[in-house]
Amino acid sequence: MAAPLLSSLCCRHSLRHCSPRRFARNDLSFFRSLSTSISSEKSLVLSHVNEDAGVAILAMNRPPANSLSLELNEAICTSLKEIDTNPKIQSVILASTNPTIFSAGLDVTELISPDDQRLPKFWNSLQQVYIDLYGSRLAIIAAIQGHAPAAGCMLAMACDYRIMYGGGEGSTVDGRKRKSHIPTIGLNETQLGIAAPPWMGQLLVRTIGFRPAERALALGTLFPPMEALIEGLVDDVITEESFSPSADTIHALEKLLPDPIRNQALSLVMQKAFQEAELYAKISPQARVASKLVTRSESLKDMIASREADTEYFCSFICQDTVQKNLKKYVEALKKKSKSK
Ligand SMILES: CCCCC/C=C\C/C=C\C/C=C/C(=O)SCCNC(=O)CCNC(=O)[C@H](O)C(C)(C)COP(=O)(O)OP(=O)(O)OC[C@H]1O[C@@H](n2cnc3c(N)ncnc32)[C@H](O)[C@@H]1OP(=O)(O)O
Repeated sequence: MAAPLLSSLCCRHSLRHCSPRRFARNDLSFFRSLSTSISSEKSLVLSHVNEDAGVAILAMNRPPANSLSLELNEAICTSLKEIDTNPKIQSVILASTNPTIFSAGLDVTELISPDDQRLPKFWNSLQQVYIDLYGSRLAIIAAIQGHAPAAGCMLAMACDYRIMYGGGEGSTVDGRKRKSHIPTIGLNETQLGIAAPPWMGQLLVRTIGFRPAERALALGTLFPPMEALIEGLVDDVITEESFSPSADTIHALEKLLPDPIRNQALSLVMQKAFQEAELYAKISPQARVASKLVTRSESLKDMIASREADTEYFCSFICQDTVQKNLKKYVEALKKKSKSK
């Protein structure tokens, strides 16, 4: 019943790729391409697989803030596509190499005095990230160790399960002691003088419900971890007191994480994300994907149908004088804050 709908979704590596034929294929080119994608620390994403567990990692790696540029968006899609081709993999952990920032949302410099050829490409690449994550046959677990505002929150909402670091004085994020870090998450676009696009706003509505989403969108609320949990924006909040992993989990994580972020095997969020990813990987893929379709296919179809109009609206909206003025002010304040540290 699901197949015709899936093929109409026209995304390159979406839920439709769960056919038994696909799973049976042994695609060796996958391993070659994956090993190149993890070979350089300069890659915009780092990815790696643990086939025994059926779990992959995709870690955003664009310092300083994993803000989403055209190139990072494309790298996320490419990496997800590579992982998708491996029939042994059922779950992916979406993470960040930065222990205090998951993703700072759109790279705001893409929005200021934009190039009119690049701007629509940029927006298309963001739409594609959403389609590829939300419509993936893979179960995607967001390991949110740090801030996730705006499009950073969208990335997390497009996953299947969200685990957030609870923060707190003296807690460890990546195994080292550090001073208090309390991440926040939410669609804060109105704080920048812009509005979340309809598909992103609707994603919040589907995640936390109509009235809470209406208020959070209007105010541009960024939720600290416990509030995000209460609202249903994240599924789990991890603190030192709440979770102790097994030695097996840490060992399996060490096998999964690529070199530059192997120390994240000590992160409790990553450990919990791995356990959750294993849980999803054990479910029959056909059944799991069919259940995902029940909740996601209609909204994905609608989004894809309005994609071009969404791009046109976004480009003309961003180029308005008042919007440009607001964005410039916002970036100046951001830079000033960063310099004053
Ligand atoms: C119906 C209408 C439809 C029309 C649709 C139109 C428009 C909507 C468009 C899209 C929706 C999505 C929008 C977005 O995603 S906009 C981006 C929103 N993001 C933010 O507001 C976050 C901004 N950043 C921060 O608040 C903080 O950086 C942080 C994430 C909380 C982390 O704080 P921390 O103190 O740890 O770091 P710094 O602030 O010092 O930052 C480090 C470094 O990174 C740079 N930076 C941070 N965020 C961004 C960013 N989003 N883009 C580019 N650069 C960023 C920051 O300037 C610092 O750099 P520096 O060189 O100064 O050190």
